[in-house]
Amino acid sequence: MKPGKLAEQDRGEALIVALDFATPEEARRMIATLGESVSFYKIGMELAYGGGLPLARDLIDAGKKLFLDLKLHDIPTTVEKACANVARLGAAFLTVHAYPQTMAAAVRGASSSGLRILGVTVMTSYDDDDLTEAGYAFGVSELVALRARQARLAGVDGLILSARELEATRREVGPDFLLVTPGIRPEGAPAGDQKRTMTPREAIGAGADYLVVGRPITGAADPRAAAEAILADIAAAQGRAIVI
Ligand SMILES: O=C(O)c1cc(=O)[nH]c(=O)n1[C@@H]1O[C@H](COP(=O)(O)O)[C@@H](O)[C@H]1O
Repeated sequence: MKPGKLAEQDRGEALIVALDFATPEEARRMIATLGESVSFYKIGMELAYGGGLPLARDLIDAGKKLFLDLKLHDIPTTVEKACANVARLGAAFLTVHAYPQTMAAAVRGASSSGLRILGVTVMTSYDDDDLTEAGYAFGVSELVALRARQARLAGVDGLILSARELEATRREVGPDFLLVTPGIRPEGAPAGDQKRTMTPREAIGAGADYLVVGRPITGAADPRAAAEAILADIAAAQGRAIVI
């Protein structure tokens, strides 16, 4: 794990906005709408496969932090080399699936760079029944706990998990591991395909370092107001005054 989590983790950056758009043009319009309110963005597979990777460089050059959510999972050599290439882009975070071989290879690929590797534990769209259907012998909480132990052994920097597993996972991984939670839904927001959700306030209260939020912001009638409301909730949960 790379040192210095607390120094890097400027609390104003606890909100990561997911740029889940089909084209870079749509993503750029959203970034312009959100303006100074948002400093950390995620590019996932939809935008990356839609020609959005060059936007990663532009965001970094504009002083924003970038999370590349590519959820890598392949043989170790391929994962290691892919991570080394992503590290050269200057992204802050990269996701890989939290399988032991995959995480260990990603750590090797990102070594001697500032890229932090996050292991994806169990997708937030899954519940226990979905895991049974997929052939797992564990429920969500057991599988997240297993993957958290394996993530520590592999030396990754943090985990993607739902906010519901935060408290148990924090006990397992300690204070310096990055815990990043998607499946965030402000009070009254539709869950959509997310099954393990929590509000921003609850997630920060349960110990999340970062919240990943997409549709509740990008699908809102006023995305900037939606982002600012979530930032205010984060600040309230952290017990500090909001500075936007
Ligand atoms: O790795 C992720 O970011 C991720 C993991 C997970 O378990 N669940 C999950 O929703 N995500 C991502 O987080 C974002 C959530 O978006 P919304 O549901 O629109 O807020 C999407 O970009 C997902 O790809």
